[in-house]
Amino acid sequence: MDINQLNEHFGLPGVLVFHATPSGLIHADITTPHATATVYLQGAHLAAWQPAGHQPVIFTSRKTELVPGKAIRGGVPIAFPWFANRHDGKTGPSHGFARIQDWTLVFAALAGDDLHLTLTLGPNELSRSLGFDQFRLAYQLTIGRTLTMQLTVANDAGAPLVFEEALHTYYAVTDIHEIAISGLDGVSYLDKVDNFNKKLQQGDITVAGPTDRVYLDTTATCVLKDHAGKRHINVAKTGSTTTVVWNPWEDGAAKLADMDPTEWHEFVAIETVNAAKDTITLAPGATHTMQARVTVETVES
Ligand SMILES: O=P(O)(O)OC[C@H]1O[C@@H](O)[C@H](O)[C@@H](O)[C@@H]1O
Repeated sequence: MDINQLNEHFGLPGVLVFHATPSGLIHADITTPHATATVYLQGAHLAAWQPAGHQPVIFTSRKTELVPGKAIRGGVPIAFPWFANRHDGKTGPSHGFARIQDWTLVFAALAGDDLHLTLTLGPNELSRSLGFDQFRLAYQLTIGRTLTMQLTVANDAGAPLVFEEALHTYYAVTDIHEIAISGLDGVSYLDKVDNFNKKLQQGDITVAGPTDRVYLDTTATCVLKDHAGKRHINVAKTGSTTTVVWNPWEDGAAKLADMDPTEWHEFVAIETVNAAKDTITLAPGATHTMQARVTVETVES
């Protein structure tokens, strides 16, 4: 559907309006009674969410290139069917193909004060060229005072579907030096900045250098204590047993052409994932659902 058709079929005056970037990327601009948000059809990519009375919760880089076929830097990229680099000996784009494909909007409605959107992705030329031709994805977003992101994978093949997945959420923070993340105390992680060595988390996570950690076997809710504890962002999840925490720090950010050199101060990624030893093997005809649920609270001192 083009923009006119999207606005005609799904538009809700004052609540859901579709626009396009000069390069042709279509995005839904959303205003509910309790939040604003932006969702691009490419990648089903949530690029902004701000509940009323709060600062923006989702970070998107000022330098992201909004062009077809290029992953948006920030927001919530959906990684599928692999996380980070492909590791079956074949080549393919970082974090898979789902985040650089156009998804189809199939449902939009205001239910109470929340906007519900459903986008779908099936096999296409790119996915087939990478060996994935019998799957379907459905992404259900509920946008309001709470943000719910739910990804369902269906295996239409006669053989098992092996995949990794992530809701690679970039959270906006006041300053990376002032954050702490609780919920992963006692959880083992692979330290990607130390040759994937397996380590044990002790206490809260603070970020004081390049951080790229794959926490395994955890279904825990994480609390991102932002602005020296004045704001809490709660990230609860189901259907996910991996949590990734990532910040590239100064040197890593300098290597990212689509990130301003100072922006690494302004976000931390807490990702709802199934990867590494938590990779999913889905039986023929089966489905798998992973959900992240985000709430924000201001903490009185
Ligand atoms: O630059 P990309 O492909 O968006 O990936 C960003 C980062 O995503 C994180 O989830 C990975 O753990 C990192 O290793 C990776 O660098």
